[in-house]
Amino acid sequence: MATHAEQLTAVEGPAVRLTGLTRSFEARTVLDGIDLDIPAGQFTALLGHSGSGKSTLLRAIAGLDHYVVGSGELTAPERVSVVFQDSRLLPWRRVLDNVLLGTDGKEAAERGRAALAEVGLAGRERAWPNELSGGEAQRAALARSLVRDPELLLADEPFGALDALTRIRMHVLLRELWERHRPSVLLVTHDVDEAIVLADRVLVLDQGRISVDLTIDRPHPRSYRDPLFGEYRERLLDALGVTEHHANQDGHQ
Ligand SMILES: Nc1ncnc2c1ncn2[C@@H]1O[C@H](COP(=O)(O)OP(=O)(O)OP(=O)(O)O)[C@@H](O)[C@H]1O
Repeated sequence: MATHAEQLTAVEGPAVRLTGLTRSFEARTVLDGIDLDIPAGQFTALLGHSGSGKSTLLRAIAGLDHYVVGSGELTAPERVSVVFQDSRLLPWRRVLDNVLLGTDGKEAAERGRAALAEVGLAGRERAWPNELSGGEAQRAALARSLVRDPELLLADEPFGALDALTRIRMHVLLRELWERHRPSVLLVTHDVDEAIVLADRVLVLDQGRISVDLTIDRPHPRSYRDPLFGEYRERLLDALGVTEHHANQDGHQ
């Protein structure tokens, strides 16, 4: 198999199209011929066991894996933003400067301020990253992604390190931002409930393939008390090989 620096091009139609996407690390094939379309503006979540290849898939779509051996075709929009589990703010730059990193133009600062206001950080423009809480830092990371007006937002466990209450607030915020800006979203998460509450489509990655492709056809904001919530949950936990008994013991999943 050859390495692949060739595959990222802008598309009409679906925001993301993967055809026979394969990625391997030494002898191990992590992604094994994935076919997937993500329509423009869709909010999709990706679940899978630890090590199933979720981040590998996300990095491939982000064009961050040129050193990885692989094949297949991949198309993605031009403007892609990525948010990770840690905010990756540069500690030596103030919050607004972090948000503006890599942008230029006269209106950039104005857009940066507006993005910070949108995520609830108005007034914190001149703060240093170490003065922010974990949730605030993730808000700043979201502002940094927004300021680029992404057609596609890739989020790799963005709330994984946050406490439960902050995580719920961040769910509300992310969904609001999506409603306002309508990028396509691919959210990688371990948390089945997070996937069901936020996404309109939930994928499960297993053995290098998409094993479940589930539409969550419920209005927003969603309630855990929705009778269908349990059905979606059960279906996804089954696909992940987790029983409800274990799920309750673990707190979630
Ligand atoms: N740079 C790399 N070099 C070698 N192996 C790698 C590399 N990156 C990932 N892998 C391997 O590929 C497999 C998939 O990793 P990946 O990080 O994509 O999984 P994941 O589903 O995101 O896991 P997690 O949920 O734990 O973050 C793992 O077995 C991992 O060890």
